[in-house]
Amino acid sequence: MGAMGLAGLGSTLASLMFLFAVARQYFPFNLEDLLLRRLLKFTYRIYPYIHVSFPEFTGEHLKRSEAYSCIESYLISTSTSKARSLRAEFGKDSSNLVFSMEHSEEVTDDFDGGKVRVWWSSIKSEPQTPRFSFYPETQEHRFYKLTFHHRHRNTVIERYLKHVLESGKAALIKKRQRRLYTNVSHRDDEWRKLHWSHVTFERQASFDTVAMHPDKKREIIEDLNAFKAGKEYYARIGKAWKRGYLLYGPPGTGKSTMIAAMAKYLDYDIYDLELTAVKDNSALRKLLIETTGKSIIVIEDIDCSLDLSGSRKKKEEKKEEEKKESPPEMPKEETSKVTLSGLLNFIDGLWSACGGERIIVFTTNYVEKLDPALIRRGRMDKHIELSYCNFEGFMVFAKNYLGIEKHKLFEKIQCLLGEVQITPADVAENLMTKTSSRGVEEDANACLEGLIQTLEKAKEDATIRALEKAKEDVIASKEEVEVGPNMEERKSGELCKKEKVSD
Ligand SMILES: Nc1ncnc2c1ncn2[C@@H]1O[C@H](COP(=O)(O)OP(=O)(O)OP(=O)(O)O)[C@@H](O)[C@H]1O
Ligand SMILES: [Mg+2]
Repeated sequence: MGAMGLAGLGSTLASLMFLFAVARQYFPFNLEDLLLRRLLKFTYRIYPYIHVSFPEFTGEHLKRSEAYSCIESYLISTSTSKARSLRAEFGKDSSNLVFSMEHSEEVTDDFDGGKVRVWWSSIKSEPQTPRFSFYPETQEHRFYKLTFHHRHRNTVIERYLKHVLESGKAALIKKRQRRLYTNVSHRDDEWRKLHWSHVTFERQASFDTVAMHPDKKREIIEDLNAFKAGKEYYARIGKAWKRGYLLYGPPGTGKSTMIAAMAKYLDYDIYDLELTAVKDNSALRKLLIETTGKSIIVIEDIDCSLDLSGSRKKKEEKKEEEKKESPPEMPKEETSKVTLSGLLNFIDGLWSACGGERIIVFTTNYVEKLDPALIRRGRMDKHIELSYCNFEGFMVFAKNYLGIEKHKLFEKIQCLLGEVQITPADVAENLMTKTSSRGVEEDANACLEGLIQTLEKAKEDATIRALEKAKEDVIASKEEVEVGPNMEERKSGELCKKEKVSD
């Protein structure tokens, strides 16, 4: 349509609007409605398309719109096969190229078996007046424009957009890299105490590498599966979509390894919360509200980080040596005032308010020291004991570290593991090959023999300790026999004597 045609159309519409305004004053209300519909129908006959735009940044603080990110991710897969002009960039891990639509490019998308056709275009509006700034240019507006025929309005709004957002979100989750967030930093800066900093999480632990009894492992995996698929279930029973795990056991039994495996299995981020670096309950609240869904919030050594009476000391004792070497994270007068009730409040209430799909994990070496209020079911729903290495655990190590599932020395090792307490960390250390010049078989033999030596030594030590203990017990009981009633008698006799003297 030429410029003249557009001008003609404009003046026709203006006349119609005028007629409509006049008619409004003389005709009843339902007629006004009727006229409006007619007018709309008329305009649709001339231009039957509807546009919806999705800006990249929204809100007062110009937050990147989640809808925009989902559409972008959806269009990456759609446009790669359809667009003629594509932009190629390295993905986050720089290992592969990611294609996206070039600006001003348009792609079509068919929905409902081809019954509904829509057009997507990527648009960038340049800044009106170029300005000099050190910061990224905020005046540049990017948005996606969706165009569709007005007769598909309901299908597009009710079903198509839902499909786009859901598929885009799923693709985003699939390609996102897991992150490890922490609230501690070597830099003593106030901002970092109140916010999370993150690194890409690359720890390779998975359930395949966790050494524990297969039945126990299966039970944990099933529990996680039920949690992950439980969105509707939690909504139905009116509970926040969260689950608490308490991992307890001696040092080196795999608590941290288990958390990494859980995160990998669920594809969640980890927030490693160092309570001793949190100033007070409100700082804790702020940090926890900042956590996102699909995450595991970890508080390691909960018994040391949070003194159940409200003050804290043990962790500081434990870390005293480290602190001597590095500058303290917080000035002395500024020790953390996070309380048990502050933490409980969050777990119970606040959490429910800030969205779901979060797991909280506490770890401890001393489960018996914990306040029952902290670990009751409903807060810490599942208690998992990680203990000394058993033969099933050893088999996992043998397979992963040495690549063997049977060996003539296994029987001896099984026997020794039944008699000796050794942590999985020690077993792992023994099964790590120390030289590169030997063959696989020699490696396995050497490692297994080394492990047997360690186990035999541990057995010997345990026997010596048990003997010493028995000796001490005998001496103590002997003293008790000698000291016991005689001493009492002697004491009371002396007292009587004294009383007599004073009389
Ligand atoms: N159950 C296990 N399965 C596989 N590896 C394990 C296991 N337990 C320990 N390890 C190995 O030992 C090392 C130490 O384990 P981890 O840090 O998980 O122990 P922890 O229980 O968290 O100890 P701490 O109480 O001192 O924090 C890990 O790097 C891992 O290689
Ligand atoms: Mg640990």
